[in-house]
Amino acid sequence: MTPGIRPLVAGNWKMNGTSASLNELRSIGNGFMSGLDAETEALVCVPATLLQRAAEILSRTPVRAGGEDCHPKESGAFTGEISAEMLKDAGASHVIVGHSERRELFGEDDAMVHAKASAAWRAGLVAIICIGEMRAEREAGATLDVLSRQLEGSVPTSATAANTIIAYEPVWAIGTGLTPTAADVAEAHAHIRGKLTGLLGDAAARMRILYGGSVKPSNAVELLGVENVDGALVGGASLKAADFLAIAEAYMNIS
Ligand SMILES: O=C[C@H](O)COP(=O)(O)O
Repeated sequence: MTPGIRPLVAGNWKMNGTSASLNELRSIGNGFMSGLDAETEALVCVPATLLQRAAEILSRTPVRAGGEDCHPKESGAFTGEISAEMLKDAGASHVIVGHSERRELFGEDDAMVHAKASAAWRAGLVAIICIGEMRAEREAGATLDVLSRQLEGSVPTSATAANTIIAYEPVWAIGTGLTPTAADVAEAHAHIRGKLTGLLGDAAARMRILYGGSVKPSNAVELLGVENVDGALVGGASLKAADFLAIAEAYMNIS
C-alpha cells in the first residue's frame, strides 16, 4: 500500500464469460455494496460482448466496468477491432492496454501500447498500462531493466495519477499459481515508482501501481500489503465472485 492512495482491485476476465457469467458480476457488485467499498475501489474488465450489460448491472453498485483492450484509432476500417470511444459508449470507465498476452501473442510493442494509452485518454477512459518481465528475463537478472524500458516506451509523458494506472505483472506468474516473493514485489514496485518519478515528476507519487499474477484469496494479504502495491489486477480469481470479494477483503486485514 501507499499512504494516501486508495487501493483498486481490478478483475480481468480475458476471453471468458457469457451471459450466464453476469450472475457472478451481480454478486461482485452486491458484495461491494455491503461495505467493502469503504476499503477499496473495484473494477471488472470484461469481454466487449458483455460490457454494456456489465456496466448496466454494476451501475447500481460501487464497482465499475472496463474494457480489456482498445484500438488506437477512434473509428475506421479495422475489422474486428474496438475503439476506446466504443468502450466508453458501452459504459467502460477504464481499459487495460499492453497486457502481456497482447504483447506476447499479438505482437504489440511499447509504441503500440503508448498509442493505446493515448487513445484511452482521448475517449475519457483511465488507461491501465501493463508491464512485466518474462521468465528468461528474470532469470537473466534483467527484470528492472525490462520494467524501465517498458515504462519509457509505453507511458506517455502526459500521464497523471487520474488518467493512468500501472499494472506490474511478471509474465511467468500469470495463470501459473507462481508468485514472486514479497521482497521481489517490493523491489519491482519501488523501482517502478522511482522510474515513474523520473518520467512524470510529481504525478508519479499518487499513481496507482497494481500487482498482477496469480493473486488469490490465500496470498492477497501478503501481496497487497507490500509497500507501493496499490491494488491488484486479478485474472482467474476474478471469474468467481467469492474469490474476487475475498481478495478485496484482504484490505481489512492489512494495517
Ligand atoms: O490481468 C490479469 C493477469 O494476467 C493475472 O492473471 P491471473 O490472476 O489469472 O494470474
